[in-house]
Amino acid sequence: MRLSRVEVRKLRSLDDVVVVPGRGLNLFVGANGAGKTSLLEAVHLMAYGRSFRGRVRDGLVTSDAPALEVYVEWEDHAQTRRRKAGLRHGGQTWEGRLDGEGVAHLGDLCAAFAVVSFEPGSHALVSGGGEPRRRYVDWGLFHVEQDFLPLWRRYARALKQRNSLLKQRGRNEQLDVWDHELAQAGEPMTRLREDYLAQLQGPLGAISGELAPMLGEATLEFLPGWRRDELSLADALLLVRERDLQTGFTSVGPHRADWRIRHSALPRGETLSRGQAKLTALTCVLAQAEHYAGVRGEWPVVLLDDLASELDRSHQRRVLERLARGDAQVLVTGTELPAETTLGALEYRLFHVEHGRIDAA
Ligand SMILES: Nc1ncnc2c1ncn2[C@@H]1O[C@H](COP(=O)(O)OP(=O)(O)OP(=O)(O)O)[C@@H](O)[C@H]1O
Repeated sequence: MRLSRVEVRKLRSLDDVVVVPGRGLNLFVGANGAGKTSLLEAVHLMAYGRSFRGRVRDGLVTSDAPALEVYVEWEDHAQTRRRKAGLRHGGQTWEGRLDGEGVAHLGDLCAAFAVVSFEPGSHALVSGGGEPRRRYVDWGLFHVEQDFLPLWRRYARALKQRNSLLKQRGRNEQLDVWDHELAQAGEPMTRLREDYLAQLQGPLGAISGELAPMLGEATLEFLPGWRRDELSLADALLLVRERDLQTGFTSVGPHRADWRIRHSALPRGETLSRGQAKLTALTCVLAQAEHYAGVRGEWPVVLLDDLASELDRSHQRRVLERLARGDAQVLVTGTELPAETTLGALEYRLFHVEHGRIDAA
């Protein structure tokens, strides 16, 4: 997947910019507050329906403007054609177009255009709560496994129903119906998640060996959200029903699933340093992108925000070289042009970002 044009209007300090990225490495350089991250947020928004810094209504639209607009064109290798998508988003309401047609769900844009992002908040993938880790797995499955989304929707709907019944102290027969539905969707959904993490293990081990050899072997461990080795999901739900009726929410199931990484050189219980957590998070992001490329035959667009503040030069170089070997399109921001020692022989397109303007060098 290669972006050939990005237009952004009224997104934070970006009033009206047009960027024509190169096929490989693209560097966006400018002072603090110049608008570099805002450009990456615009691209991320098209692929996720939100920024990595929050939802559109959390300040993404330029103050006093009614709505932001993002338009992207990209080459889709799988479909051997040029594609285009536009989004106008006012925080509450939005309108989207894909290849000239209106879209009914933001998810339609997200399904068409794939992006992975690494930014200063990404370490939450390793050190934060379970939510970003679930979203990570589900994003991957959403793109590589077509059976996943219907199961996920079915599960989410049943969970909502069960929770509202619990709050109303519904009858057991009604709860039986939703427990059955949760189990019918939740069991296969969990098998897909488990299988996906097993598939990520290969690329993750290879990237971790290159970026963080001092941590030893990296192994992914899946936590399904209930004691799956002992109980079916239906039994687990029945077992906690009384307690759930008291608290008013469903305490076990795939909505509580999680995963973690074990490093062989790190004794159990020892936590990663902040720098190691960032490297591990980046390893996860790159592993997901590589796996996507293996299945779909092309890379997602890779966004790396403020890479130099996140990684030392030698790690930056290893990351950029690995992405160049994969022929990925990469958009990197920074306050300065990376050092010669970082860039080596890599070819790149340079953009200067200043006061919300973006100009090719
Ligand atoms: N809703 C908004 N309306 C107008 N301007 C905004 C809005 N939100 C943020 N800004 C401004 O947009 C600018 C864009 O910041 P952005 O985070 O993109 O900069 P950056 O170049 O990535 O900076 P840094 O290097 O500090 O991360 C900031 O100056 C900020 O004050």
